Amino acid sequence: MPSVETSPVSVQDAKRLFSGWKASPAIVLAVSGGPDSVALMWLAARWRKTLKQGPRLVAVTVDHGLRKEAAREARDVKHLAAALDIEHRTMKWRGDKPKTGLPSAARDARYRLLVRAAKSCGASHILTAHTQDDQAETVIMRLSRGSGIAGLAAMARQTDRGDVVLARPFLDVPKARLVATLEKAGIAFADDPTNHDPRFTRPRLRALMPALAAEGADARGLARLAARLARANEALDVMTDGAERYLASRDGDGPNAGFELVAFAALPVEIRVRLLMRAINRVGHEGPAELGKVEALSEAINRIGPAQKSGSGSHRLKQTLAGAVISIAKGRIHIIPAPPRRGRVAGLP
Ligand SMILES: Nc1ncnc2c1ncn2[C@@H]1O[C@H](COP(=O)(O)OP(=O)(O)OP(=O)(O)O)[C@@H](O)[C@H]1O
Repeated sequence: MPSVETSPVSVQDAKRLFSGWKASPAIVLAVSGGPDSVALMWLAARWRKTLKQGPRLVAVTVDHGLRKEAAREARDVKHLAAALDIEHRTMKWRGDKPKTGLPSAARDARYRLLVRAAKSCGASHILTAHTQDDQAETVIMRLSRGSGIAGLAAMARQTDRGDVVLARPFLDVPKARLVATLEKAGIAFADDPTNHDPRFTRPRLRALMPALAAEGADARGLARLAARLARANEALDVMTDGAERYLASRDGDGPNAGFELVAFAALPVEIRVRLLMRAINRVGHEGPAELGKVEALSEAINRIGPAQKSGSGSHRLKQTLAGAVISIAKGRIHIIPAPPRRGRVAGLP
């Protein structure tokens, strides 16, 4: 039977978790008012007090303007921040809200506002309180969407956001430990009802987690899988860099859109798919290409390869994907920007 660690986070644990930010000028703590991020603020404040010199801590709460309790929750965070002796800012998401895709639009707006707050106070990093449980849910969510290795690697420990780095120090910490930390300290926290709202995918998948854990697929194991896949993904990316350089060196005359077909076809399938994905995303203007579509394209190219070598069959291929045109001619795969679609030109209906 899997067991979840439930001990509060100790001073020593916190010292280790935050050690990377000792020399930062300032860090932003993203605090929604829920248990995980209130624990982040409390633990960071306690850690900061143990240092003679250390970063300025600025807690930031984003009010998405979607729930009437949000303003009060932001005020509660402000009061707690004041009691802990750290600065606090509330950032509001203004303007029209979309009817569909609201969670992802709210997330985009939240990160935009957090980055703005970080820049305005000279912070090098934004810390969020994503936990091991969040990481496990992300793995299951990506699995259900048919993601590849990069997607199943789930959330990165650090992500560059322009001049600011988004960091997730609690990815190995079970949520139960953060809740235990607050209970021990006697700190109150908010419960966001959208976290349990079955209209959204994440809460529906969250409800499945106890059953998966009972079968042995607990948060710890799923988060470990994500870490292993992140490692594999990093290695594959480095190999793709090498393959890109190798193909460019065969072209000789500097950067060239596309690849020599025979050299490309000799590479492992995973690397071919990644090369195509990169090239399409570089020139395409319709957002990142879908993995399944790039895999299908890779297979179509693969079928043409042997036909071209033997001189038999038709080796014509021309298709548009994510705003890029991919074609094969004279032994090369060409990948160029697609002309704008009719009706999508700026100013046209
Ligand atoms: N409104 C917000 N303002 C500031 N930071 C936020 C906000 N919402 C989320 N975050 C940050 O992103 C992390 C993950 O967000 P998510 O929505 O998964 O968490 P949550 O349900 O709000 O959990 P909690 O508040 O307990 O951390 C939070 O831990 C927090 O660091």
